[in-house]
Amino acid sequence: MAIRLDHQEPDFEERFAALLATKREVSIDVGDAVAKIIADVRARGDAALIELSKQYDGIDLEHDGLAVTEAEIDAAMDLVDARTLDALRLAAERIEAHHSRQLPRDDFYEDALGVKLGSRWTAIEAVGLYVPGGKASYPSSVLMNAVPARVAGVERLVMTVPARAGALNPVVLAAARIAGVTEIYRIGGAQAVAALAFGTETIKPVDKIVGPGNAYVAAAKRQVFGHVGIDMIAGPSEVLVVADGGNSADWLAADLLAQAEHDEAAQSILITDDRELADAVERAVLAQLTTLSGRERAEASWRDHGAVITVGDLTAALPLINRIAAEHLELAVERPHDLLPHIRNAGAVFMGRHTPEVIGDYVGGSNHVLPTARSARFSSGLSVLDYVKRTSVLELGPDQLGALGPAAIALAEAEGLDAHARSVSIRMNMPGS
Ligand SMILES: NC(=O)c1ccc[n+]([C@@H]2O[C@H](COP(=O)([O-])OP(=O)(O)OC[C@H]3O[C@@H](n4cnc5c(N)ncnc54)[C@H](O)[C@@H]3O)[C@@H](O)[C@H]2O)c1
Ligand SMILES: N[C@H](CO)Cc1c[nH]c[nH+]1
Ligand SMILES: [Zn+2]
Repeated sequence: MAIRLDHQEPDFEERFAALLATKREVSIDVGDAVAKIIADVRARGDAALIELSKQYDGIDLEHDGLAVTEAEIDAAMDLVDARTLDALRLAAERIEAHHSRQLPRDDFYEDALGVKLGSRWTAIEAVGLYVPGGKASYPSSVLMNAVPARVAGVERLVMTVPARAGALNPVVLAAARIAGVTEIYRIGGAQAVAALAFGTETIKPVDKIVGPGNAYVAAAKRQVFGHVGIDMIAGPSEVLVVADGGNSADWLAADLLAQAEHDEAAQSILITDDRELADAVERAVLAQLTTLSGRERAEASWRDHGAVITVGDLTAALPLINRIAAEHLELAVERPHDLLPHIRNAGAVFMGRHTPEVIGDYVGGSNHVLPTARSARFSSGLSVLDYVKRTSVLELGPDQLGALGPAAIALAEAEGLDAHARSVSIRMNMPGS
């Protein structure tokens, strides 16, 4: 049973703070184990990948090979049925259309002094795309990672995905073909992140690692940041459903369980101003749980991280929403647009009763790789901007140097940096340069 909190109870603040704190710990307490795995891959390369993949994924990479071959992808394309391929293509098209709108433009202009300034955007050369595969398999995450990378113009799209007990879902490989992935390695977890960051005999290192994963993957990305770029911390999934009394308890229960079934560490929270609805949703969750193939995971998630919060009215929910900073926020209320301007922290917002978060997982067109563990306070979901970087460009002639040089020299002298001052004065034929 999820915990139940009432905003009007005296102990609310203490219990709410405890709920937020638990979420943070989920992704931090595997840090030591992950550090050991990263050090092992740095020291022993492929040999460590082989050992760790045997230990955690039950796969014999010496037999199966680290790299997935083109022939395997051809075979996978033949295995996937037409309905699924059509759905993948529809999803890819919609993701491409939406993400193409995010492409930033170069900007060059000349200011009043005649100084030319500009911003130039270039794609990152090589990107590692982490596709999760421990408990469920995620063809949709292949598209979410790879399509924006291709839109941005990335040349090497290096995907890693764990092959549980040696098997790779053919739909994952088909998605990789459709999205234009250029290399695939059947490894997962912290060892895959380490291989992408530092390279091994077989895998050339990349410049940035993106993509969602479990707590081990999230911790590994944190630890390699600096050596390579990372997108964000996209760990175990979360949903916050904000609902008024006009909802179907069954619909809301389905939405809460759609996150819970991802992972024991996933989190589903309901906030409502209607106590009867809260009771009905709790009953509906328990009834629907029994029907899920991932029942054990969903049950553990709902029991250990789920929460139902009742508030006096929905305006009282607003500060709570912003403190939770959920990956996904569903506004299942009559007038969602009234609430939206007050939302500061959320990875993605789903408006109204007919926009279940699951549409965003697959075919909405927006990205489902989103910040978790409250990192929506300072980061955004995956976008084309994650695959490009901006370089500034500056151009002066003698007149512009003459106009700006004296102030630059004054500042260099204030900082005690003589060579800086000379670098400017020497071009201005100033005495003493
Ligand atoms: N935030 C997002 O945008 C988003 C999107 C999709 C999925 N997700 C999340 O991704 C996660 C996927 O998790 P998953 O487990 O199915 O797949 P995963 O690929 O992230 O993790 C599997 C790997 O974890 C490693 N691992 C497992 N147990 C370990 C242990 N005890 N010690 C060291 N390493 C260990 C193994 O190497 C294994 O290959 C879920 O939490 C899901 O909620 C998030
Ligand atoms: N809800 C997940 C993001 O947290 C994404 C996903 C992929 N497949 C199904 N769901
Ligand atoms: Zn999902």
